Amino acid sequence: MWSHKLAQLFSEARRLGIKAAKGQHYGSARFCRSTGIGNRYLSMAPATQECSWVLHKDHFELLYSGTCMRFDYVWLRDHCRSASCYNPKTNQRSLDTASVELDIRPAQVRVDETTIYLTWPDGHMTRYGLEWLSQNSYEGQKQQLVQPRILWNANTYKEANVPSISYFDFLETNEGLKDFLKNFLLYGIAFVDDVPATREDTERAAQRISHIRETIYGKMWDLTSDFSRGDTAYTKLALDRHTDTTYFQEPCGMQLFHCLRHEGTGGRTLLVDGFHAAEQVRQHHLEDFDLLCTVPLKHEYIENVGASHNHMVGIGPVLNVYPWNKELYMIRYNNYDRAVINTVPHDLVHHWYAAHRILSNELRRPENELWVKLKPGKVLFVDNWRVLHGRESFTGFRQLCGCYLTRDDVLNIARLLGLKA
Ligand SMILES: C[N+](C)(C)CCCC[C@H](N)C(=O)O
Ligand SMILES: O=C(O)CCC(=O)C(=O)O
Ligand SMILES: [Fe+2]
Repeated sequence: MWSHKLAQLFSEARRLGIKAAKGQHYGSARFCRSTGIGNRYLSMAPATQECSWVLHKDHFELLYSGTCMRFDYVWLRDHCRSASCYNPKTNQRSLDTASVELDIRPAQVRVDETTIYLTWPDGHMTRYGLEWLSQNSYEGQKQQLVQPRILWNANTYKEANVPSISYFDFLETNEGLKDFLKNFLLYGIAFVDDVPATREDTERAAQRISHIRETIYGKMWDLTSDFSRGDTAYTKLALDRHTDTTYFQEPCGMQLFHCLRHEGTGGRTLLVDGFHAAEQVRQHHLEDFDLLCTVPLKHEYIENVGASHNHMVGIGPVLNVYPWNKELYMIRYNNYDRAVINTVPHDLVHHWYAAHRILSNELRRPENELWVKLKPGKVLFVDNWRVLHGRESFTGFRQLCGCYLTRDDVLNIARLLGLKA
């Protein structure tokens, strides 16, 4: 579509006898007034690294590296990186955006090989690297993933032979931590081996990543089948696949599981890639996918056991996608903790149940189920925004410990180590 439009503009320009004018000064206002359109390409060379631009009435159009990008004029003023507008020491804006005229337009535009120079009506000059602009344009971002991932089922995960990291490498080397985080970000699960089977060492493993998220379960939690807390997790019953803390406005981003002891049978852990299932729904049932992205749900945790009194409510759809590129970033799926649906009319509710069924069927495909028996020494890290966990019923004494981390804090260290997150 773009190339068609571009071809039209080129031929229109040729007809009007407009010549390539890279680097030439044009008063945009004068240019627009004289033509009455303000819609002329000022450089006509079609080579990809060439850059051409148009001052439209309400936006700036830039063709660079084969991509057509459109920028709002207030945006162009707002993102000025000059010393008076932006503090590079703190990476913070000093410009008062609310003081920018909403109908601002540059008085002058100049482009050289690498940079675009905009002079505003008050004389202030803004320069942008063309690379920076194309990196930060909406059009550029739309084509990019925020976080590249490898979606899996039981076989593809096993075939990938993702290595566990040893406790030593994980604690003592940055490469170890980085490799671990790389796998965690790609697959949504990762393992650390040779961790002493203590609560303290599990805590130390968590803190190697970031600080622990303290919740109603404390910092480190302990799990035995003593029903010390009002939740099915604290029994010997099987737990179907789910994500945790769906009843928080922001569900926890990472969860650690360390099985410190189990003398008995059963109790295997189930892991399912929620995004793999959701992508299947997107591919084959787009309307259902969209419904799961938009219908708001409540999850809740009501507890009155012993000294624990809690009533948590979290609101949000099952599937969460970024609005600009539709990339999935969070699944909230817990049929135990889903609260009364009372904010959705009956006909929509019925559609939602059908969509939920389609997703549940995908999540339940046996080939999507990765079963592992957690052993003392092996700590499992789960991306609770992506991978569902569950467990088989069990007999005997079984003791787990673990904790939650906030997703922001996990991504923070990943970025600091140079990973795309
Ligand atoms: C993990 N830990 C044992 C502390 C809590 C279990 C909470 C279980 C709750 N139904 C949920 O899914 O969030
Ligand atoms: O017992 C288990 O293996 C997991 C229980 C559970 O789902 C949880 O603690 O979040
Ligand atoms: Fe859970």
